[in-house]
Amino acid sequence: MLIEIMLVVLTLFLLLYRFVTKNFDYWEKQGVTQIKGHFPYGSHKEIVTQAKHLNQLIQENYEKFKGEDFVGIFLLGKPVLIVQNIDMIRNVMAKDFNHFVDRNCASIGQWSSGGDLDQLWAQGMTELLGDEWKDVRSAFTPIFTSGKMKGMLKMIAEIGKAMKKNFEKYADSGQDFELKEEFGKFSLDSLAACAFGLNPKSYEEGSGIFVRSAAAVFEISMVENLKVLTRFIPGSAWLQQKLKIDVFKPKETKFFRDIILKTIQHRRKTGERANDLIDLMLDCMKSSDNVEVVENEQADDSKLKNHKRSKELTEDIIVSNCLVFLIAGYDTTGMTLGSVGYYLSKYPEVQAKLQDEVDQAYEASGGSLPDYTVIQELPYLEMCIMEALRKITPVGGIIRACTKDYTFPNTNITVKHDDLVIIPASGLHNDPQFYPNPKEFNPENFSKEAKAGRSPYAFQGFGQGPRQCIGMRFALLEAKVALMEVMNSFSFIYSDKNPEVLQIDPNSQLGYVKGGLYAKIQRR
Ligand code: HEM
Repeated sequence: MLIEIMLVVLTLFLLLYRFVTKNFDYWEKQGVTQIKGHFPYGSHKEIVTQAKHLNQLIQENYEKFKGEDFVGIFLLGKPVLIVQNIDMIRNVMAKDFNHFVDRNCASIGQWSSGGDLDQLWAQGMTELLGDEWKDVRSAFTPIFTSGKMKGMLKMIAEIGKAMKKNFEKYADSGQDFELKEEFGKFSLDSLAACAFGLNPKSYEEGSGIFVRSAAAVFEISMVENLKVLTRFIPGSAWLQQKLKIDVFKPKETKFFRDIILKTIQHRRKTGERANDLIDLMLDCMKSSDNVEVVENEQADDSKLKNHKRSKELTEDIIVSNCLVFLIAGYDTTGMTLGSVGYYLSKYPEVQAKLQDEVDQAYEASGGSLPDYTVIQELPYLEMCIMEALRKITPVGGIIRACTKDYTFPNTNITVKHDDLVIIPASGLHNDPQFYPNPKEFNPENFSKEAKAGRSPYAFQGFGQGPRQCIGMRFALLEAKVALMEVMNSFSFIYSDKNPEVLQIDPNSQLGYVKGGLYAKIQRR
């Protein structure tokens, strides 16, 4: 019996070995420089062991292979092409978007392969594939137009007041504080207010389970990382679906799902409206209109053209997307505000220039927070946010899955249906060809002239093309309100608690700085 068991184990091992290693010459065969794959982790053991963050690896590869248009790697056994040439990046993200519609490959790695809770994530916009994604994206895009954002400004401004009070406490005590932690409270409360009419009151002492659950989603242990990565092993996704195994944060997912469902049911029963994202999504669900051309005020490349909705939206889709908005928007915005705070404390001349712009806007509106249009027209404010996103980029590698075989123009390089492509955001953001002196924090990198002088694809803070961040306008509005409120009353002071050299924390999902970023604050 023992021999039979050993034989089965050996056969399974050999099969796994074959599955993982069979493509290890995939890129070489096409004449692409590749980073050698090793069983079982592929090209980068560090991703599996969490010794290095993906953002850092992508930047290191970009610098090491500068001048190469493409670099091939393997994630476990999966061939992944890093596209470094800026024109080819535009092809993938916009021009030939129809070949790269998805962010996940259909055969493996999908959340939908787990239990019911994983399947909720599968219906979120970040994970959806093909026409299903187009249906949901086109239905929900109108939620983020300026008209709707104007309506949300009031809710965000309310949370801004609580944030200011909290900073007064730090101004009185002169204590250092961790910037992302404090701004994360603002980000979470504004999202919770705008998404489902709740106020988790993160600024109050001993804040509750809502705040803890949101934070827990971003604390990924090595075991959890491995569980997610197993989806890249052929056959594993199928097995997890059969056994209904939820691998991604089941406890927290259930917590948020129940809140959203309760809110939907309450709104339906009472007819109450908060004009938050839940209401706007429920409106979209009722509307049977097909969306022909999606209203989108961003660049032409980002438009999802001529898509007709093929399927009705279900309650599950609303729950999934509320969940996704909360998770996609919480840490990203908190982290970005934290980075801006850090750099303002480090570069007092930039802070003084920003304060001048903000002061003038407050003065013109009689001392109170200016209205939506004025906020949107403050150039230096947006330049500071974009530069902070360039320096500390939450999503350092933007992923696309090939949905239709594609040969890059004027090359013999073909990516096949289901191959993955990475756009090296963290590499592009540190390339002196696009950003002179990239190590410096210099908001002038985002002046009108500087932007006009380089390809828009050199900035990937929110991604690009029809699949770029749908919440960008909302995130920018939140960040602008928070910074205006702080800059109008306080100045950030550099804290000695900051590390001398910033390093990406490999355990942080979004590549935040190891040890955190600190500042003190003083009244002006
Ligand atoms: C500073 C804050 C934020 C940053 C840096 C950020 C960044 C990104 C990036 C890089 C992507 C991938 C884009 C691509 O693949 O081309 C993305 C996608 C997405 N983001 Fe954001 N994001 C932020 C805030 C938000 C907010 C506030 C929301 C929701 C209210 C949101 C919702 C989403 C969704 C749903 C997607 C997937 C879009 C799709 O697949 O169609 N994000 N974000």
